[in-house]
Amino acid sequence: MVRMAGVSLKYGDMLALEDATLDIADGEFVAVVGPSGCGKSTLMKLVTGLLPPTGGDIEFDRKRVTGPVRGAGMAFQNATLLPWRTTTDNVMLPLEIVEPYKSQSRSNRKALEDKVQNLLDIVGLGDFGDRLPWQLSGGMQQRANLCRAIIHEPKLLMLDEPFAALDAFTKEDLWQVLQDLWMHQKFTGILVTHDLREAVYLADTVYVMSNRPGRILHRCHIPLDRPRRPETTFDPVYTEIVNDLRAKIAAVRNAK
Ligand SMILES: Nc1ncnc2c1ncn2[C@@H]1O[C@H](COP(=O)(O)OP(=O)(O)OP(=O)(O)O)[C@@H](O)[C@H]1O
Repeated sequence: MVRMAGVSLKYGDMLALEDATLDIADGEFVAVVGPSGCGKSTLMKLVTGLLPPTGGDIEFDRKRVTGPVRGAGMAFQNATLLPWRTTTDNVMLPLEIVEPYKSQSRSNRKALEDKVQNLLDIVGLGDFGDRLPWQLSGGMQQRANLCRAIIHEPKLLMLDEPFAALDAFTKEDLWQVLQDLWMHQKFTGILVTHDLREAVYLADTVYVMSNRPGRILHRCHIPLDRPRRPETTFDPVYTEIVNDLRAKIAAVRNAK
């Protein structure tokens, strides 16, 4: 679904990303971890075509990326829900903009509302569709934000530290929510995170990046069964992988 071959990116004279090569299969969920400023967000912008690479090639869904790609959903640290719209209407937004839903949004509003309600039910917001964002907790806002990012069934979901602002308990609830959504829709996922426990819990594959200029140093397959559950975090395989990644990142941070 995503292929990067020898991709580099310079901001002016500064090399931010160097020779990044990766292959992400359809329906695979990957996490990208690395020290601050190593180019994780830059990598996301390259995959979605928001930035052109300085060198190398990028393909999404077997087509060369030459500009902003269609078919990608995005979620960031701040939920950025529109404050004047209810939960249902916030989640509905992409359906009013993206085809083929856009043309149905007037004539077949009821079917689209049912689609939104179905997703809200999955994330536990079934009874909160008529609330405004300020009436929701931070965790509930991020649930709605995830629904909005995937309601139009994008092939690719890009997540840039979506849970970084949440407390530890809420965050782990949201891991579950995200996994449920992924198992329901089977989109390809790319998650940028600083949280190694989160990366190992959610991903099929974790990529470790170097200090700037960012290079991909390690590719780590996560052999834990799905669905993963809170007790997975006590599985010795899980803790061993988290500790191994922690050691790798420490080595990267100490390297010149
Ligand atoms: N538009 C830009 N112009 C110039 N330099 C930039 C720009 N965007 C990012 N950079 C620099 O490129 C490097 C990589 O930035 P990027 O945001 O991709 O890193 P990151 O790994 O996502 O960082 P963090 O983990 O702190 O969020 C950083 O040194 C950053 O300062």
